[in-house]
Parts: sequence; structure tokens; C-alpha cells
Amino acid sequence: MIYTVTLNPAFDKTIYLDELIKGHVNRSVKSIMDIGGKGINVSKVIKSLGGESIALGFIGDENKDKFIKCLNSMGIKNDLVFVAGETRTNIKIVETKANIYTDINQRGFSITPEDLEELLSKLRSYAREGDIFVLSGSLPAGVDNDVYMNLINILKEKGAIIILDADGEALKNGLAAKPDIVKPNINELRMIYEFDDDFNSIVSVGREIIKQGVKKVIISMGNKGAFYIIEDEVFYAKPQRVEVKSTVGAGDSMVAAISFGISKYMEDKEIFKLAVSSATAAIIEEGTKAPSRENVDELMKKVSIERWM
Ligand SMILES: Nc1ncnc2c1ncn2[C@@H]1O[C@H](COP(=O)(O)OP(=O)(O)OP(=O)(O)O)[C@@H](O)[C@H]1O
Ligand SMILES: O=P(O)(O)OC[C@@]1(O)O[C@H](CO)[C@@H](O)[C@@H]1O
Repeated sequence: MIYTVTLNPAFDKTIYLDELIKGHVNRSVKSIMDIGGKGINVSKVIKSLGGESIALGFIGDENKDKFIKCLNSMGIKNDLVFVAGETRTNIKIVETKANIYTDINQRGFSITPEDLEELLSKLRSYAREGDIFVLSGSLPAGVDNDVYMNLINILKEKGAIIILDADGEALKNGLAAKPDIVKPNINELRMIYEFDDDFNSIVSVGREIIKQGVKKVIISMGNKGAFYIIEDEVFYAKPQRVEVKSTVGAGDSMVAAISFGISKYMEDKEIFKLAVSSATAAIIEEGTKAPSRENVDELMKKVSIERWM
């Protein structure tokens, strides 16, 4: 089974306007509301791809009904820990004239030690050898930034496969526990490592992470494509040209495809193709919508993957 763990879920409000003028009243052209947060998005995309997952993590007591109703209507199994307060609403601004995408993410609710213990005991009881756990997103208040390290240690003891998608100290500490797979974007990588802008320097950082004991590293680079780095092979995917409607959740779609591909015992190159096609299919959807399987399959026919080394 694939489990996604979202410690800080969100409602995503995507606001489309021609241009954002700071310090003025701006009128939106339209706005869209989706349920999100990185792990929740991963569950949404796994469902679109034809897979199953169980969404774990926290959810704010005050507005949980709407959130869980959406998950249920999408057919996504969930077992979230209810915590005091509201699940945050993150604002995504799309300026359509210049194709500028701006995120304003809130901090979110606060977690008590009891909340965390409740989540840990769920993880302990679910995890079985060979299960895939996706740990992703920012940390809510009240959670130490070594939380992913602790979760990885618990899950590894159970023999689970762990995919980590985090940033800052949470990623740095998480890496120390050697998850099986990590998917940093270029900015997340820069928070931890110093490197030049050229592709070889980026690949060197990925290889350094592999040397530290991580099995697969996917570095996503937005409109510059992505690298898939494993022990003795590196693949590069060119970005696919599409009409971009929202880039939010592109990385989550990659993570979803990777976990789905592993659960179906797909070959690495095929997994990477699916990951890039899923990400591209996500950016042609408005808001934080999961890509359709039909679009993913169409893009799979055209995706260009080359061996980098
Ligand atoms: N503008 C774009 N044009 C073409 N492909 C894109 C574009 N933006 C993203 N992609 C595809 O999506 C992949 C993931 O994008 P990105 O690196 O922005 O992920 P991310 O920052 O983790 O996203 P998020 O945190 O919103 O989920 C890229 O590697 C690329 O394949
Ligand atoms: O604040 P975090 O947890 O880093 O990111 C949260 C978030 O930006 O990630 C998803 C896209 O990847 C969105 O659905 C959500 O709003």
C-alpha cells in the first residue's frame, strides 16, 4: 500500500488576474478552491493514475468536514488526526499576462505532543514491509524540524520504502536518516548545498546525496526539466512544451508517479517518464487539480529522456 503523510495540509485558493499591482485594489478574473498540501496532492494524483493510497497526517478540527468530504468524493481513503484549529488556506496568484505564479503559504495550525503521538501510533500500526510512505510538505508549528528523521527511522525499522519531499532544516535532517528517495526542487537543494547553475554541478549534488545512502534522487527544475539520479545512471528529461495554467503541484505529481511506478514494479526509466509526464499534465490543469490519466498517457508518448551519464 502507498501511504501519504501530510503534516500541514491546506486549502489552495488559486486567484487568476491579468496582473498583480502591489498597493492597489486588484480584481480577480476567477478563483478556484482545491484541497491540497503536498501529500494530499500526491494521493490525488495516485488516484488519477489508477492507484490507491491512504492519506495520513493532520487536519484542523474547525474546517475538517469540507476537506474530508472532498477526499471521500475523490475516493481517497484517509485516516487523519484531528487537531485543534483550522487547516490553513494558501493563496496561489496566477498573473496571466506575464505568466507569473506567486504562492502565499500560511504557517498552519499548531500540533501538540499528543497529536504527534497519535499520528506516530497510526504509522506504527499501518506500516508493513514493502509499503511505500510519502512524507512531504512543510511542518506545522509545534513540530520539531527533525520530525521527518524520526518518522523515517520508525518506518525503516518496519521495512517500508520512504520518499521524502521537504525543504530547509526538515529536508536536511530527513536526509540524515537516509530515505530511499528524495525529490528536491532546485530551490530546496540550494537551501542545503552550494553549487553553480550548470547542469553538471546540479547532477554532482544529486550524486553526493546518493553517496550519503539515498537510493534515488529526482531534482526538479521547473521549466528547465528534471534529473533522475540513481547509483550508476543519470537521466535528464527535457521540459515538455504545454500551455501552463498553474504550476502548483507539479512536483507532487512527480512524487505520486514515482510511488505509483514503484508499487507497480516499473523500470527506473519508465518511472521517470511517467513522473515527468504526470508533472506536465498537472501544469495544464487549473488550480491544484490532479492531471487526467488520458493527458499523462498522451504526454508519455512524446516525453524525451536522455542518459546524462
Ligand atoms: N513551466 C513549465 N514548463 C514545462 N514543464 C514544467 C514547468 N514547470 C514545471 N514543469 C515540470 O514539472 C516538474 C516539476 O516542477 P517543479 O520543479 O516546479 O516542482 P516543484 O517546485 O516541486 O512543484 P510544487 O512544489 O508546486 O509541487 C519539472 O521538473 C518539469 O518536468
Ligand atoms: O507550505 P508547504 O507545505 O511547503 O506547501 C504547501 C503547498 O504549496 O504545496 C502544494 C503544492 O506542492 C500545495 O497544494 C500547497 O499549498
